[in-house]
Amino acid sequence: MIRFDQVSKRYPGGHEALSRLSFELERAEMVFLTGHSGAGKSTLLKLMMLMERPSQGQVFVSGQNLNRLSTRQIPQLRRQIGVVFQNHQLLFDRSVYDNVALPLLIEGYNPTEAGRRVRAALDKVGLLNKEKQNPIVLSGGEQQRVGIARAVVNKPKLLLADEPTGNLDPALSEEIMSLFQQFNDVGVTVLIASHDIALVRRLKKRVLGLANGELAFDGVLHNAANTETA
Ligand SMILES: Nc1ncnc2c1ncn2[C@@H]1O[C@H](COP(=O)(O)OP(=O)(O)OP(=O)(O)O)[C@@H](O)[C@H]1O
Repeated sequence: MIRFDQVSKRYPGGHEALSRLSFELERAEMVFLTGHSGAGKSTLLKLMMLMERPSQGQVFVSGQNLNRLSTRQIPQLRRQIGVVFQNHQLLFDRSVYDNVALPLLIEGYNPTEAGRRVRAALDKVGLLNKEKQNPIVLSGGEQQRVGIARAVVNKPKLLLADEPTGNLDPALSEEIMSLFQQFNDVGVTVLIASHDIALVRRLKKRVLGLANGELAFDGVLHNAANTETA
């Protein structure tokens, strides 16, 4: 589903954010991306969406070499990818319904089909009864669930999340992770960047650990004394 082949990213100014990074994610895997602040997690996610391009190496998404995609073809790539951010990036002058419908309106869906999909997405995240509300009146956990509904409303094959539980308490973080697990259970490939090592450890999934732009770990974290590589 995803392949990084010797990928390096140097930002203008000379700083190398990623160095010769290679890994593969299988279709329908759920994987965590960890690493210190500045390790390169966001950069890695941005390369998959072509928000940035590699300085060297190749990134493949669904067999497509992203180096071969022109700017004109970027929307077609992004249709396959749902993205969840830490700060939700919700519009606070629109209802919950309108926020979730936004990607479909951009795609040109007719209102009936859009309505059906928006309600299905809100139902999946348990917020069907909040569709008319403004997101500003919702709790942090609910706002994050609106962000997830918006990310999955056009049924992406790949779900990327950048610190999706960064502002949430442990119980809400577990809830959000179990939502990601539900999408993964129906075949969506999920990659989640997270600082929350305790949470990641509990979930016993594959972890890609970045350190200074390099892949320092690829395996399952069990506990501090027993770390098993895949
Ligand atoms: N647009 C940019 N221009 C220049 N340098 C950048 C840019 N974006 C990121 N960097 C640098 O690249 C490195 C990796 O940044 P990145 O945001 O990918 O790390 P991160 O692991 O996501 O960090 P955090 O956990 O703090 O969000 C950092 O040193 C950062 O300062």
